[in-house]
Amino acid sequence: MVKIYAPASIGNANVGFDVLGVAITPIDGSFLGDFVTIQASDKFDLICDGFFANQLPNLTEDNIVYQCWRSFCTKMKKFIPVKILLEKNMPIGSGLGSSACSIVAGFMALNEFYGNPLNKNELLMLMGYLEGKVSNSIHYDNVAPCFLGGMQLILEENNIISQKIPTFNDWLWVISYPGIKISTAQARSILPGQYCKKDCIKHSQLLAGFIHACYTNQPYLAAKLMKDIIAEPYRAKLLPNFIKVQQTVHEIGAIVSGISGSGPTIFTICDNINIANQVANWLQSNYIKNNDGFVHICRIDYFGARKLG
Ligand SMILES: Nc1ncnc2c1ncn2[C@@H]1O[C@H](COP(=O)(O)OP(=O)(O)O)[C@@H](O)[C@H]1O
Ligand SMILES: N[C@@H](CCOP(=O)(O)O)C(=O)O
Repeated sequence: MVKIYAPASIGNANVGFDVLGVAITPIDGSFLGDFVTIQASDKFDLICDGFFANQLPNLTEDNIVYQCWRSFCTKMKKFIPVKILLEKNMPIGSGLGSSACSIVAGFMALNEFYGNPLNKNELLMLMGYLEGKVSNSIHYDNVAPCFLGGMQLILEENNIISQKIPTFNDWLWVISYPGIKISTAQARSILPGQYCKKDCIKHSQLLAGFIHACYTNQPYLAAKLMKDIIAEPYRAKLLPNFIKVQQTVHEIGAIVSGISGSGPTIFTICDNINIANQVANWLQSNYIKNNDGFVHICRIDYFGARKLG
């Protein structure tokens, strides 16, 4: 039996659309991610449990974890009968890398169960390909941090898909999922196909500056540069009262705020626990729309997906 946990992630991290992503974990020690357990069996079976299992497709064949299994069997050129249990704890269409959690946990559990025939790069490529199938275009900024942990810069060069970037351990990442859905594919379809030269120059300045600030340990410069001029201007309208929420969390004392992935989750960064608690309490009272919504004070998950059993 193999049990894998794969953590939530914040794609883009404001300043790196499709090329920067960070894995997160609640500071209270609770899990925020999906679990996949695999056992030997004489036939294939997929059982789904967890708070958000009711959001999964009805057909097994439409479940990403089934598609992980099919892809893995194809790669191994072998039918591998297993019983898979998916604990779906991440809301779908949340902006917290829900599909990535299932994909990473699924592939990692299968690979571990079958004696680790694939290396990390081979696994990550399969993960990115499947993520691309559900969001209509390959992007690694959820699967890479979810799988490898930390903040990952997506390179896709020299057979390197991503590498870890130094970050600031005292940053607290307060995330708030309101309880409504935004499809990643839909949120990608509303983005312009082209950007003007001025925006391209500004974006490269922000991203390069942010990476520089991370490597030279300048947290307040990094925070100032964490601006999204690629997706937020077009996606803000999809999130309830986003501008007002952003203004308020900064008045409380947050140093960064933005859309987590393609939303509707909002993330804010605070540099002390008192401000983080005030921001979390305000978001709990003002951004949550129903019982599916939640707020967590998180830090970066430096481990990424891991074997629990
Ligand atoms: N195990 C799964 N976890 C998440 N999404 C799944 C899973 N199986 C199938 N899906 C489908 O994949 C798509 C993921 O949508 P997406 O907007 O990318 O979610 P998220 O942004 O939360 O990853 C949805 O259509 C969902 O129904
Ligand atoms: N770079 C992607 C990130 C999508 O993250 P998700 O958690 O919403 O799936 C994008 O912005 O489309």
